[in-house]
Amino acid sequence: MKILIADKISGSGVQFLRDQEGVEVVEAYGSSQEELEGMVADVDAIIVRSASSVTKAIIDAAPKLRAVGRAGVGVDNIDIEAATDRGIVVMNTPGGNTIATAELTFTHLLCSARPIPQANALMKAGKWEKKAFQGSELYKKTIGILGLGRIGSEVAKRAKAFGMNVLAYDPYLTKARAEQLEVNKVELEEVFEKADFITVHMPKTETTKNMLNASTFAKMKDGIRIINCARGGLIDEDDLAEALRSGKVAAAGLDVFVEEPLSSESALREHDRLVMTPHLGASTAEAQENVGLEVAESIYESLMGGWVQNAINAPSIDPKQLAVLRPYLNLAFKMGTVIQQLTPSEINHIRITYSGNLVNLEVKPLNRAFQRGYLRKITTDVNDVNAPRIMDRLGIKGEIVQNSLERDYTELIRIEATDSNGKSYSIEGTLIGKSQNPRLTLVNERNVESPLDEKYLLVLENEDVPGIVGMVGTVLAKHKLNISNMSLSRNTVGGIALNICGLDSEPEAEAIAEITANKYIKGIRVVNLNGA
Ligand SMILES: NC(=O)c1ccc[n+]([C@@H]2O[C@H](COP(=O)([O-])OP(=O)(O)OC[C@H]3O[C@@H](n4cnc5c(N)ncnc54)[C@H](O)[C@@H]3O)[C@@H](O)[C@H]2O)c1
Ligand SMILES: O=C(O)[C@H](O)COP(=O)(O)O
Repeated sequence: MKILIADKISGSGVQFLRDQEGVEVVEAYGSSQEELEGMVADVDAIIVRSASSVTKAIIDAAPKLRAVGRAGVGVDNIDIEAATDRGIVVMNTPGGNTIATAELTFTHLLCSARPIPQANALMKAGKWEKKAFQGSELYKKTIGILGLGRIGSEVAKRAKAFGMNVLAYDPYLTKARAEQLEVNKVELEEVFEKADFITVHMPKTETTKNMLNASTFAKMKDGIRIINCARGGLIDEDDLAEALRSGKVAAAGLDVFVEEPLSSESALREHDRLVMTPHLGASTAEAQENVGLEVAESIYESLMGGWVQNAINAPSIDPKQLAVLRPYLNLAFKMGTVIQQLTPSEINHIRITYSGNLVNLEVKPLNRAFQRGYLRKITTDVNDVNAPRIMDRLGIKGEIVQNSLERDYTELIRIEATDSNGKSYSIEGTLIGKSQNPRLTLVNERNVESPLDEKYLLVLENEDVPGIVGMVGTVLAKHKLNISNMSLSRNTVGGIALNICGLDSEPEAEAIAEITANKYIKGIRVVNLNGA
């Protein structure tokens, strides 16, 4: 396995990877994007911080790529769309640099109130300026925090320790969490109106891009102080420069920029009351130790087929959850493969209903397992990452229902697939016994008892007349096909019956033709469960 580390991570992270058998590590710090593109032809994983980008061009140049790890939080330098399409898992290490970034934010906040960098510069220049550097206290001032996630919450705690009044704007912040953090959850306009300091801690999205700009500065108090240690582009840089010039913004602190590294020509460099750091939020020994080791471990684990911690484009299942879910994942996967092989190719809607005990489980991973099973005979290279994409691309709409109604089984998965003519097909399955063996319990509204750990299932629909079982048994025996299990079912005497035979080997075309030739046979399908 070859792992390319494009941006420098902690030595212990690199060493961890080097210590793993069969892992080749390539450190390519400081390489240009073009150089990286030329290095990825045979890599299985790439690790980055924020300096290098994992673009579509890089992904396209890396046919073996299976995982991308971000030693840090922001993944805006990774083309998640392109990775997801290819089934490449993208993971980050949230949390490892939270304190470091919250502390840097507070450093900027203090520097915006007390011009320490500017005073220091004059001291170094041999001067003793006192009058020019009168500051302002944080105590009893109002701070508006936009984005109350990991970092925003830590900033809030520190602001409260400084005796500040904290206003929080975050549309996704629950009332309970705001109460727990002892912050006032308010609307954005109230932050603009009342804050003396504003600090941003959101991801950069279509909604948050340029959230602070000339028109929002106009709504703020004169002399507002602004901090951005989140992402360049949350604040319009030209508008900030203008607001600093006019004095509307008394001081600002920026750790992040629209273009990084910041151009040496940037007009931002001209402002005395703007303190800038070169994206240092996560740059503490402690944070780098945390994220470097964590990303190395996660990447290795994922390449070894283990639990993917903090996957951005796939559900993460922790080992405890996985132990509980494993038999259900197997059942969902097998049901996916069964329904796909029992239905026509043009399916445009699939409803999955989880009943009984399954109502209390996290079913997202089960959906993915079902989709993987469904797609395994339609497309290659399907995995938990790209399965939903491929279903979308096939035009198959999904619907998930969790239903606590009492059923005959303590847990049941029901699949209903509808084809382009509006015809529906259904199967149900459950786990049986202590060993939790997967079993099909219903096919097209007929009860069956068919184990899903067979190699092949021969699924027959026939008129309910005597002699069918004998005929099928004779033909199969003639072709040396061993029956491992047989389930017979009918809803009405003399109606259409269902006959499912578990087979140890694949029935050849001749055997199928012989069975089909019987006038009472109305439908025949072979379900290949091998590898499922
Ligand atoms: N400067 C650095 O070196 C550095 C280090 C770590 C993280 N970061 C950046 O800091 C930011 C926050 O990181 P985090 O770990 O706290 O992330 P997080 O996901 O824990 O928090 C982000 C918060 O933003 C909120 N949010 C989303 N959309 C919003 C909107 N429209 N308005 C207001 N709030 C919104 C979310 O609800 C969430 O609570 C990210 O942009 C991350 O990339 C920078
Ligand atoms: O999103 C992050 O984790 C920070 O922006 C840190 O970026 P860095 O790892 O390049 O310092």
